[in-house]
Amino acid sequence: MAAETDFGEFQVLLLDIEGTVCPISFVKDVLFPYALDVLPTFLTEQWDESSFAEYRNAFPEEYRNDRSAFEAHVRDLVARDVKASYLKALQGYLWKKGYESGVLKAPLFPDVPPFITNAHAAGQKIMIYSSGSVPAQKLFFAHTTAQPPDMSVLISDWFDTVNAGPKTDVASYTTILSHYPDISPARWIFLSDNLNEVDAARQSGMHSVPAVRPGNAPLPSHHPLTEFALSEFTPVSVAQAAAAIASKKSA
Ligand SMILES: CSCCC(=O)C(=O)COP(=O)(O)O
Ligand SMILES: [Mg+2]
Repeated sequence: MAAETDFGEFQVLLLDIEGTVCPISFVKDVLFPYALDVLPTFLTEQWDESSFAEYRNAFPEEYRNDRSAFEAHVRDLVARDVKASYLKALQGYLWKKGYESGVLKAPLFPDVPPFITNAHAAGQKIMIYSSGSVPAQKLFFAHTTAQPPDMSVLISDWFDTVNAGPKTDVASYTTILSHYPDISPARWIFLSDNLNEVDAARQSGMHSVPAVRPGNAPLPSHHPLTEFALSEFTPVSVAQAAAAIASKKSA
């Protein structure tokens, strides 16, 4: 039996955010509405400011020069949960004050802070891969409900749809791996609630284990990895699930 702090063969723990380290409801019912609530004020105060130009100019041309069309487009993308990079960059900017003022705090599942802390202490690298922009990821982990709240200091790298690509593309995981040519893909493990992301990561050579958390939709019963889904992360549960998936593959 592996010791409680034994992360087995893994050198890198790559973590998804929504539905994996925090409830989906925090993103859908708190973060997204917060950004929409403050959007009109930002548009009134900053539309012509240089601080807003990088977000505004990343939008498609038809929305860039028309405030009402811009706002309507943001609301439509959020309603459809479209993971467009330009929307994610804007959301990160809109959330900043909320986190810094203490209005927003990222509610990590209770097993997540000890999991990250132990992995870091054991010498593993913790990295994040989320559709949320890298600045938004950094705000999220710097302002958590954990004690101490700033977990960002334990995270060694950050990936999003800009620097890696869409999370269901195998090429995105290959891109992430290419940043660390000295670490074999077999020493990486990706944890995510999205089975399409899990499948893509596995095709890149990484290990990957699905997460099923309170508030997530049940995973489809026909998927071969659903039976290995974890509802809680410990070094042992993650290492055992990865080993079970690997042995199933070679059976
Ligand atoms: C940085 S927290 C916001 C996450 C977000 O915007 C999102 O769309 C969730 O996507 P994930 O890839 O973390 O499931
Ligand atoms: Mg997710």
